[in-house]
Amino acid sequence: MDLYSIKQQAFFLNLITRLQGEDQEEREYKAVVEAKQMATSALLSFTHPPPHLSTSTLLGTSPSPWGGGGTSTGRFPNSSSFAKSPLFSSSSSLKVSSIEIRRSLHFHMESSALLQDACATAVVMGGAYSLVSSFDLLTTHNFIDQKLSRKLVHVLSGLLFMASWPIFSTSLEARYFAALVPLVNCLRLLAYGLSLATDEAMVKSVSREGKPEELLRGPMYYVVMLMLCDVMFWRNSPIGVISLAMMCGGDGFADIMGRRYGKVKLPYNQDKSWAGSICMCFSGFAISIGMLYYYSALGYLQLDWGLVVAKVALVSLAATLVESLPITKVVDDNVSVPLTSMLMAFLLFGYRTL
Ligand SMILES: Nc1ccn([C@@H]2O[C@H](COP(=O)(O)OP(=O)(O)OP(=O)(O)O)[C@@H](O)[C@H]2O)c(=O)n1
Ligand SMILES: C/C(=C\CO)CCC[C@H](C)CCC[C@H](C)CCCC(C)C
Repeated sequence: MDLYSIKQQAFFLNLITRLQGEDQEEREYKAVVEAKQMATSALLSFTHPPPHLSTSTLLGTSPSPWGGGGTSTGRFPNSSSFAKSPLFSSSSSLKVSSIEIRRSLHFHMESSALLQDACATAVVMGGAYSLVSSFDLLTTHNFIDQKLSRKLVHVLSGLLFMASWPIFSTSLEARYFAALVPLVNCLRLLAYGLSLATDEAMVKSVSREGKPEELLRGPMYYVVMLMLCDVMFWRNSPIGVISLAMMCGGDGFADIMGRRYGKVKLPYNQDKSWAGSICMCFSGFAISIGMLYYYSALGYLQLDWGLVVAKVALVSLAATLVESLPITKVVDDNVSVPLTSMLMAFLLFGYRTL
């Protein structure tokens, strides 16, 4: 860096320091703000010196904006003295404005949000891959039954995905970065389901009988619902949170508990049991409340808890009723349960509760 630039940078840094060190009582506040904005912006642009700034101005031999001689008297310049300074005179081409500072700060904020979202996407993508691989290992080594493994992947994938949303930035694009994770998994399921590629771990972890084409039904609908709730509702609406809690938690535990304890079948559906449905209702309710509390505690949702419990109970009852119907062969549970929950939550909560 040449001497000119070093001197120039030192001058502006010195100016900012003096302005910041002034006693508040002695300041003419407006002049201070204007001077700091100009000096800070000038510092930001010191590599492109304005044509009118002569070397003498920068080397301090010109009349100081602090009044008196070429050096500061320690007093903050009054606004009239600014008028005399070549640096701050209204005719100066260095009429830097706070808009330039705001632009500079906006650029820095945008680029840091982009970096945060890119890192968050990579972390969650890695988490998804690790989760499926881990359950494949547990199944391969017979630590857990394949059906239980599938249901645990069903329960954990969506809930952990939803729980990861706060690590994304507050930018408007954050939800789309997050949606890349289910999108990539959707494409994986498509490729493996159509046998365009193979991934034994994925097929074994998410299919009932180990057939690749199974990936095109339940698991595919599941990741599509994750994308839908992410993009449509994100973390500032209770609708997406409750819908995913019912699909991942409620429906998942209905299967786990229903297979094990579901001896007494439903009168209108011999494939489903009272134990499974009761478990769905309670686990869906509890997980929904838990996730709503999580987002409320992080400040994303402001909820009237007196009403929330009753509303979530109604959503859970409705989703459980739909899940118990003998319609699985027409509409998969991974579609009927979240859509029912979305509709009920929308009617009871409205779109956003802030
Ligand atoms: N209310 C329920 C739901 C499920 N089950 C038990 O869990 C099994 C699987 O339930 P289901 O929801 O049909 O799971 P799948 O469709 O096989 O799996 P997925 O939803 O992941 O596609 C059922 O056969 C039944 O034994 C039950 O008893 N009562
Ligand atoms: C077996 C499943 C549904 C059938 O009812 C679940 C399928 C899961 C997908 C193959 C993987 C989905 C991963 C999520 C999009 C992201 C999870 C991230 C989290 C941090 C683990």
